[in-house]
Amino acid sequence: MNSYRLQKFKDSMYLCGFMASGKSTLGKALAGKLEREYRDLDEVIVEREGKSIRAIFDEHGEHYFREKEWEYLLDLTRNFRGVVSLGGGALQNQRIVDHLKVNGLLLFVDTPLEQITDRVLQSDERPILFNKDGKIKSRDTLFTELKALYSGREKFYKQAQVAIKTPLFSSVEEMTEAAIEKITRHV
Ligand SMILES: Nc1ncnc2c1ncn2[C@@H]1O[C@H](COP(=O)(O)OP(=O)(O)O)[C@@H](O)[C@H]1O
Ligand SMILES: O=C(O)C1=C[C@@H](OP(=O)(O)O)[C@@H](O)[C@H](O)C1
Ligand SMILES: [Mg+2]
Repeated sequence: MNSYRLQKFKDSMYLCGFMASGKSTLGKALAGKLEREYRDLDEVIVEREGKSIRAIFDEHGEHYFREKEWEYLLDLTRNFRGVVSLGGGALQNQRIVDHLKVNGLLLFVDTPLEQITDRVLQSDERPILFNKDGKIKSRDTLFTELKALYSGREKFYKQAQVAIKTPLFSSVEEMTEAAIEKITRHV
C-alpha cells in the first residue's frame, strides 16, 4: 500500500469509461492492490435481476436496464465503500456524475475506439453487438454506432478527477501502479 493518505481514504472509487475500455479489469486489480472491497455494477445488476444483461435488454428494453442501473448504483453509493466498476452507460446525466464525485473519486478509463470496437466484437455479452434479428453487426456499422454513442457520453467521462489512458501501459499491473500514483495526488 502506498501513501498514508491513500490508506486513510475510505470513500469509494468509481471507474467510468466506454464499454470494453477495461473498467472491470482495472477495478479488480486496483481493489486487490489497495486491499479494498470490489463491486462490478454490471454483475450487481445481473445478480439482482437474475438474468444476463442481454436478457434484460431483450425482455425489458434499455430504458428498464438504465432505471435498474441507477437504482443499484444509488444503493452502492449509500451502502458500499470500496472500488466500483461502472457500466459504460452508467453516467446517464450530470446529476449522476455530480453524485459520484461528491460521494467518492471518479476515474476515467480511456481507451481508443478502434480497440473498443475489436473488444466488443470479441465478446457476446454486449447488446450493441447485435442487430434486431440477433445477427452480429459488421465492424463498420458497429464502429459508426459506437462513435456516435461515445460522442454523447464523453462529456461525462471527461469530468472524472483521474484519467487513465490505457494504451500507455504494457500490462494491467503497470496500469494499476500508474492509476494508484494518480489517485494518490487526489486523496
Ligand atoms: N489493459 C488491458 N490489456 C489487455 N486487455 C485488456 C486490458 N483491459 C481490459 N482488457 C480486455 O478487454 C476486454 C474488456 O475489458 P473489461 O475490463 O471487461 O472492460 P469494461 O469493464 O470496461 O467493459 C476484456 O477481454 C479484457 O480482458
Ligand atoms: O455502454 C453501455 O451502454 C453498456 C456497457 C456494458 O458494461 P461495460 O462498460 O462493462 O461493457 C453494460 O452495462 C451494457 O452492455 C451496456
Ligand atoms: Mg465491465
